[in-house]
Amino acid sequence: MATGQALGQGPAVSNDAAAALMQSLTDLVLRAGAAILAVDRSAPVEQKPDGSPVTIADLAADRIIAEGLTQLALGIPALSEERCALGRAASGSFFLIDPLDGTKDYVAGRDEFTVNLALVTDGKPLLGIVGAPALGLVWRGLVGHGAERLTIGADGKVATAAPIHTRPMPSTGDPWIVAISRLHLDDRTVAFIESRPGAVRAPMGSALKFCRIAEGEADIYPRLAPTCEWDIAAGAAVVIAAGGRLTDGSGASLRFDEPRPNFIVPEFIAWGDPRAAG
Ligand SMILES: Nc1ncnc2c1ncn2[C@@H]1O[C@H](COP(=O)(O)O)[C@@H](OP(=O)(O)O)[C@H]1O
Ligand SMILES: [Mg+2]
Repeated sequence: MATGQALGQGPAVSNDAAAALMQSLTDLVLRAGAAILAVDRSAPVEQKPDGSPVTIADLAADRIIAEGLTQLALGIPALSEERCALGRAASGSFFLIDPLDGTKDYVAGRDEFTVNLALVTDGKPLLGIVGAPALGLVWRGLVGHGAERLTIGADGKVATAAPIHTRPMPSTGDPWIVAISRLHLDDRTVAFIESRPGAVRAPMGSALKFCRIAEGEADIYPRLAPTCEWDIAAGAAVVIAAGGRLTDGSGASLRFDEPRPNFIVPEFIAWGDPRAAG
């Protein structure tokens, strides 16, 4: 079966029901992150059919989240990068998971990799959790309820939690901080950046780019090149919950219920200040 298919219907999870799930889902992201850190990074790297790398850390994190969701017995379908042949729900709610985003950065020995867990309801990101285990940080948000940044202690538990918000777009002439991919920067995105006078590039791996926007450390993350839905849904939810927006290249809100071959999103822009998106 081709991937990218919509299968069945998930229950529509409400905002309040999602809020009640936040801590259990955060615990899963923390456990998946701990499993990634426990793996020997020098273990062999396999290539998937699309040429992207997969390691035993990706698979260990994926298993923890899959088993954890099964134990929570929520009856909500889940689509993960590592099990994407299963398709996603056509309507209602579903989880969208990247157990290890930034695998190439991880393999290269950098700390800029994340565990991404999103809950999408009726095509819109509702809840997102992005864990950066090597940095000891988690960002999480629930649209309509706000977003926060957690620090994780040496015991693996949440040490501090602070609310976060995107920042207003820079005044004319002031620099824009532009989050960009460290390893996948493309010509169209470069042209977009260069069309904005005063743009300062901030390269980083994985969904961290969304998190820096959500906490007001960056202004925009343009990606006019393909990524997959699981790379962006959790980060998008955090950005939107923190006051920002996620659009396609023409300014329309990006949805997660459109038929997309192999779940590929051709382009998107994450904006800290929705007024900047026009
Ligand atoms: N041509 C392409 N098509 C689909 N996804 C792509 C892609 N090039 C890069 N990606 C995605 O971009 C992610 C890395 O983004 P970044 O460079 O910003 O860290 C990868 O996530 P994984 O590491 O989970 O495979 C991969 O899924
Ligand atoms: Mg990814």
